Amino acid sequence: MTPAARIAAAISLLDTILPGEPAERALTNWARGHRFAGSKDRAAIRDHVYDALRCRGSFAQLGGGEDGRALMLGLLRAQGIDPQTIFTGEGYGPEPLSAAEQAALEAPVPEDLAELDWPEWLRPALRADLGAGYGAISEAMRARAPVILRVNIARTDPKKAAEMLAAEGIVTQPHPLVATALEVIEGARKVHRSAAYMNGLVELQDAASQAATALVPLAPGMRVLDYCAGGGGKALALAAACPEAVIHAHDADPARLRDLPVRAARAGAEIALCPPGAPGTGYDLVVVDAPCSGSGTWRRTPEAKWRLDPARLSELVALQAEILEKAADLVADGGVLAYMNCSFLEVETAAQLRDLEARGWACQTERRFSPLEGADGFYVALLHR
Ligand SMILES: C[S@@+](CC[C@H](N)C(=O)[O-])C[C@H]1O[C@@H](n2cnc3c(N)ncnc32)[C@H](O)[C@@H]1O
Repeated sequence: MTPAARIAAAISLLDTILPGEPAERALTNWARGHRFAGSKDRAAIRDHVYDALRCRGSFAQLGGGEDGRALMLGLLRAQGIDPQTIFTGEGYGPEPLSAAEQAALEAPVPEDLAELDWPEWLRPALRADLGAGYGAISEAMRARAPVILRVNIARTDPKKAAEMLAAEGIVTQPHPLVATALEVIEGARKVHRSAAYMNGLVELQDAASQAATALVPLAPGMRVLDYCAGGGGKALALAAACPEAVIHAHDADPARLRDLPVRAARAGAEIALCPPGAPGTGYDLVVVDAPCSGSGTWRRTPEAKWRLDPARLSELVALQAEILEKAADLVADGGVLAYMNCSFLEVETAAQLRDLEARGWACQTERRFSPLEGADGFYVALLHR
């Protein structure tokens, strides 16, 4: 496909995604209906679609509208490509520019482009909560997220894992944030079929999640509960860091735990699953990786950024408080409660500690991660009583 035909495909996809069709489903259906498109075409179209969702606000401004065509005009303008060279109507490319589109492309470029890529209602909170980092983090959140692997240090070490990956054409480099993390520089699409992945020597996990988990105190024999375990990312990282700890995984939604036994078997980890609502008690460590806005991971899930609204955020904040209240009671005397999530927002992170502090918990370690460190936005606090 020509570059213009790829842009035309992205336009038609965006025109189904923007009114509500999930991007992944739209892309899969598109690939099924366009068998002639090769893997490079599909990857390029996918990148256009995700770039447009990530930068929807600024591309709309640059392209003079909200639909797929305007967003692609905005993308080309942001990339310094003359839209006239793509919007020719030839070779399956998009139709030539209208006079109104031409005029929109001549409008001056606004100064605050990065800010436009946050939902408008959230900008004041993000400005306040990110403080001095607001501008740089806003800018960083417009780019694609890196692909990061966690080396399963119970089974191998980062150097050997990197060599094994390299032998299969997957080039990595150590991540500065945490020793277990490798950033994939080349060959990311091969990871799932690589021997290192299939044999449980590496897992996909962002560096901030790894670094946050690395802060959690662990020792052989400790009883540990991952209270909101979901797919098990944190439980698996804990098991890798200390295979002699006794790790339990719980989730209110048992369907979310479905993949965990397979992932644990692949990693050679032992993780006991608790029935929903029956997590047990008396743990030395309870990890609460709470459901949240996901604002720190919106580079990876840009649709979620535009779907969140104030009502949903309030629901999440209430749910986090309820979960923390329950989880705190599961910690044994002298134990640790680790609260974490992938939000930038104070209301979902540090502000959630106030009720616990009123109940005698003290925060001894608190750390925020951001894309300025090559990671997702993430928060962790360790509390003792
Ligand atoms: C951020 S996700 C967890 C991700 C997971 N820890 C990982 O690293 O892959 C939050 C999880 O909390 C679960 N959850 C939601 N409400 C809950 C509740 N009241 N009690 C326990 N878990 C809950 C959700 O089902 C979801 O799987």
